[in-house]
Formats: sequence, structure tokens, C-alpha cells
Amino acid sequence: MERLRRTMMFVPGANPAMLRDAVLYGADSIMFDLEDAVSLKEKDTARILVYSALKTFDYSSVETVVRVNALSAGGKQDIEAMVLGGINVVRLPKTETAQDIVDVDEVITAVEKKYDIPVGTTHMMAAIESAEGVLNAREIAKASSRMIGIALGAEDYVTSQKTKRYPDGAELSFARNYILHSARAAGIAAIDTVYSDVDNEEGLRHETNLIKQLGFDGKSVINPRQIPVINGIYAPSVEEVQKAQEMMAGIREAEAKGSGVIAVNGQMVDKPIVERAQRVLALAKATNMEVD
Ligand SMILES: CC(C)(COP(=O)(O)OP(=O)(O)OC[C@H]1O[C@@H](n2cnc3c(N)ncnc32)[C@H](O)[C@@H]1OP(=O)(O)O)[C@@H](O)C(=O)NCCC(=O)NCCSC(=O)C[C@@](O)(CC(=O)O)C(=O)O
Ligand SMILES: [Mg+2]
Repeated sequence: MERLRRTMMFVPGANPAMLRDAVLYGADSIMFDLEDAVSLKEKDTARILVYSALKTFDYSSVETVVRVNALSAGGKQDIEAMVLGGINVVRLPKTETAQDIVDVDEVITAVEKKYDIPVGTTHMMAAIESAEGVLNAREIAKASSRMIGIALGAEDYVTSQKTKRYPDGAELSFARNYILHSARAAGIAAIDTVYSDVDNEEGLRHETNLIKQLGFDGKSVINPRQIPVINGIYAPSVEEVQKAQEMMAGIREAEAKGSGVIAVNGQMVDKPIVERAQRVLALAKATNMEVD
């Protein structure tokens, strides 16, 4: 079963208390930030703090992601420390081309070889935060076998588009749809952007309902208060879970009889419907709903 990524929480790398407690809030992935949440004079401190957090605290219940700096701005040192620390995923911000991913992949490979870590252990994802990045999203998503997802970074994106974020999200419509299609075509995750107005729960709900409807796996998060809101919206209803369980029971019965297509309560159940039912059950389990 594929890993759920409903919530991927940014944790500023230079904040020791946040690094220590980040695992407590129920995010699916914790994303240590060495880039824009860290001031220039704290870059080395943040790298050392995140490395030592990875070696000290137990993050085994979550996926660990690190947002590194560009290769030309300390990214190589970031990658060496994080791969050595055992990070699960390296996230490259402001990705513009597939070559950006190939370059980072090469650095990761060199570090894995240097420390006798099996090549390919470290996964990658790309944040797309400009028009050039959006238009190249399809190639970016397929640029390395390490890639597990692509994400929209809307604050930088709207700035580069000479606009700002609006409540209805119309300014993000093309980027979201193209990123989503690129991710799906590559068979990897699509992660929506942060919702920056942390005190506006209603706005976060509206945006999360929209991106769930589109098909995104989840969102980047900047504050623990956003996690239960998003996880709650991704949680299936009791009726959806019951229906999924009936479908799975029906398909198991059909398989036992050697047939691939059956009807449950008058509805045809075939492969795509089974896949949807499996995702409903995975989301239900992650929400601690009772599932047989
Ligand atoms: C927003 C705010 C200042 C609000 O502070 P507040 O003080 O009001 O928070 P409270 O709710 O009171 O905190 C209650 C308790 O939770 C703790 N706590 C809070 N946040 C926590 C956290 N993130 N991790 C762990 N712990 C946390 C806190 O320490 C306290 O702990 P305690 O004292 O023990 O009770 C704070 O959250 C924060 O700094 N967020 C991170 C911001 C950040 O990372 N920005 C960069 C990434 S975006 C970007 O770069 C744009 C992008 O690139 C994105 C893309 O690419 O997708 C693009 O272009 O779009
Ligand atoms: Mg950004």
C-alpha cells in the first residue's frame, strides 16, 4: 500500500524546540527546512541542528523530508549532512528543469557511495515555484527514479506570476492541474502548497476541499493546528468506509470463484473501483476508524 502524504509539515531547521516536538502532532511527513525559513547567518547552525535531531530523536513513525538549499548556495553540504543523518526524502525547492533534479541526484549518489549507503536509498521530491517549473513539471516528475512526488510552492509562484493569492485560488488553477497531471503521469505523489494564513481555519478548509476534489495526495503545512483540519477532510465518511468494505468483500468472493468483475448492490466493481476502495480503507485506518 502506498504511503499517505496528507500533511507534510515544514519545521524551521534552526528551532531546536520545534525539531524536538515536531513528531508529536500527527503529520504524515515532517519537512525540516534549511531554505527560506532559515536566515543566511543561521544556515550552518540549522544544518548541524537537523543532523543532530535526526541522530537523536525517534522519527520512525513519520516520513522525514528535508528542504535543502540550491546546490550553488550550500545545497551540497546540506545533502551530505542529511543523507548521512538518514533522511528519507530530499526536497529541492524552486525546481525549474529536469536537469536540476539530475544534478541533485548525482550529488546524493556520490554521498551514498562515500558512506556505503546503498545507492537509491534516499528519495527525492521537487517543489515547483515558477512558470518555468510548472511548464517543465512533466519532465521534472520523471527525471529520476528517486522521485516520490512534486509539490506546488504557491507563495513564490504567485509572486513570479505578478499576482497574489486569492480566496478562490483561481490564480493557481493552471499550476495545480498541470502539476497534478505530471505527478500522476509519472506515478508519483502530488502535494499542494502551504496555506499561509494560519488563523483562518475556514479558508484552509475551503482550499483543502478543493485540492482533495482535484486529486492531490495532501498539502504542505506550516503549523500543527492545520494538521487535524486537513487529516479530517481527507478522512472518509462512515458510509464510504462501509461501501469500500462491501466492495472488497464482494471482490474477494468473486476472485474465489475465478471472476474479475462483479456487482455489489447493483454497482459494477472492477479494478479502478477496487483501487478507490483500497485508498478509502487506507485513509480510514490512518484516521483510526474501525476497519476489518
Ligand atoms: C506560522 C508560525 C510563525 C505561527 O507561529 P505561532 O507561534 O502562532 O504558532 P502556534 O500555533 O502558537 O504554535 C503552537 C505550538 O506549535 C509549535 N509550532 C508552531 N509551528 C510549528 C512548526 N512548523 N513545526 C513544529 N512546531 C511548530 C510552536 O512552537 C508551539 O509550541 P509550544 O510552545 O510547545 O506550544 C509558526 O507556526 C511557524 O514558524 N511555522 C513554520 C513556518 C515555515 O516553516 N515557513 C517556511 C515554509 S513555507 C514557504 O517557504 C513558502 C513556500 O516555499 C512553501 C512551499 O514551497 O510549499 C512557497 O513558496 O509557497
Ligand atoms: Mg517558496
